[in-house]
Amino acid sequence: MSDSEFPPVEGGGSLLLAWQIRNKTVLVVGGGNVAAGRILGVLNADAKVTVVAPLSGCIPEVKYRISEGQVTHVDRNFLPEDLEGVDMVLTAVDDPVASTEIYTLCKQQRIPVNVADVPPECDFYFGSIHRDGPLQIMVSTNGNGPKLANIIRRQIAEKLPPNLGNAITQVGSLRKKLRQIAPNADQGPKRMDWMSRVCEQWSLEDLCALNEDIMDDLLTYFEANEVPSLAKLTGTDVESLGIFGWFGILASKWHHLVQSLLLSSKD
Ligand SMILES: C[C@@]1(CC(=O)O)C2=NC(=C\c3[nH]c(c(CCC(=O)O)c3CC(=O)O)Cc3[nH]c(c(CC(=O)O)c3CCC(=O)O)/C=C3\N/C(=C\2)[C@@H](CCC(=O)O)[C@]3(C)CC(=O)O)/[C@H]1CCC(=O)O
Ligand SMILES: NC(=O)c1ccc[n+]([C@@H]2O[C@H](COP(=O)([O-])OP(=O)(O)OC[C@H]3O[C@@H](n4cnc5c(N)ncnc54)[C@H](O)[C@@H]3O)[C@@H](O)[C@H]2O)c1
Repeated sequence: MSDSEFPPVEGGGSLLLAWQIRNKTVLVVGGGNVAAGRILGVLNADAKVTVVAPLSGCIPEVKYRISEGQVTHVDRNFLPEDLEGVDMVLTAVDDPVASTEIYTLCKQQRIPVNVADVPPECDFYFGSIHRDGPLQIMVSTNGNGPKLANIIRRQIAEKLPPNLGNAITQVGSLRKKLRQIAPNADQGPKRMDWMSRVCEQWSLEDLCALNEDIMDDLLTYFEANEVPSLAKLTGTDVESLGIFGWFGILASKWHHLVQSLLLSSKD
């Protein structure tokens, strides 16, 4: 067996995962700028967030989240009892002694912890994140250059189509509907193959155009294992248009033209 058959192991990276922290309890220690970023990050993942920090030291964004009830607030410095029932700890305090104490307690209690800007006291690092609806892209430089991670993330985001998040939402609905019409485990391979072909054959713009009616039409082709184009489904496919179809399109364009001429002559 040749060793070039398999991907080589490239150690020294991190395991990038999409952590399902929904409804789990996250403790954020600190109320400054860095804490505010951490709080938003975990709120975006639907976690239950407790912030421990003196209110007097909290920046307006953190005060706002407290006043809106988006987080539970404990108005004092950290105490060891704050770790009770907590699933994840994020500290962002300007006190290295307190940070190390919190880190040590978390290790004893096997709670995953990130101490902002102290890599040896992190079970996981934060990364630079692009968000568009269900799409999240994280850039990590594995501690080498956090500012560079920010720059790379923005360069990637600039190149993405503006409606990508929307296309992904539509694909999510289509997959749900497909599972409803083909729920059995033995239909899995056919379901996955058909879904992959829809994603490959339809452009992102096509996927954005999906609505309930078009999805229902599209799903009727699943049984025969076919993937029609959007144009075919909506009746604007040139090849599938008979003479009457062409006439319909011309008549509608003519109607629009006349209407816009009439409107512009009123101005
Ligand atoms: C990505 C981002 C996510 C976030 O924090 O949300 C993040 N840091 C961000 C910004 C940032 N941090 C720093 C600067 C100043 C410029 C510079 O140094 O580059 C800037 C730039 C700025 O503020 O614009 C200083 C800094 N950071 C760390 C150290 C300690 C050290 O290196 O030893 C020092 C030096 C302290 C010193 O020199 O004294 C350590 C970490 N920072 C990480 C994440 C983890 C590694 C991520 C990675 O490598 O990819 C890691 C290991 C642990 C962690 O904190 O999780 C966020 C950008 C988000 C965005 O805007 O998109
Ligand atoms: N990643 C970055 O961009 C970046 C930038 C600057 C600083 N930092 C580092 O991140 C950490 C936090 O930065 P910041 O700018 O948010 O700090 P900050 O000074 O604005 O805020 C610190 C917060 O921690 C609270 N605090 C202090 N001791 C506490 C304790 N024992 N218990 C609970 N709360 C306590 C303070 O009341 C305050 O709300 C620092 O270690 C700093 O060196 C990171």
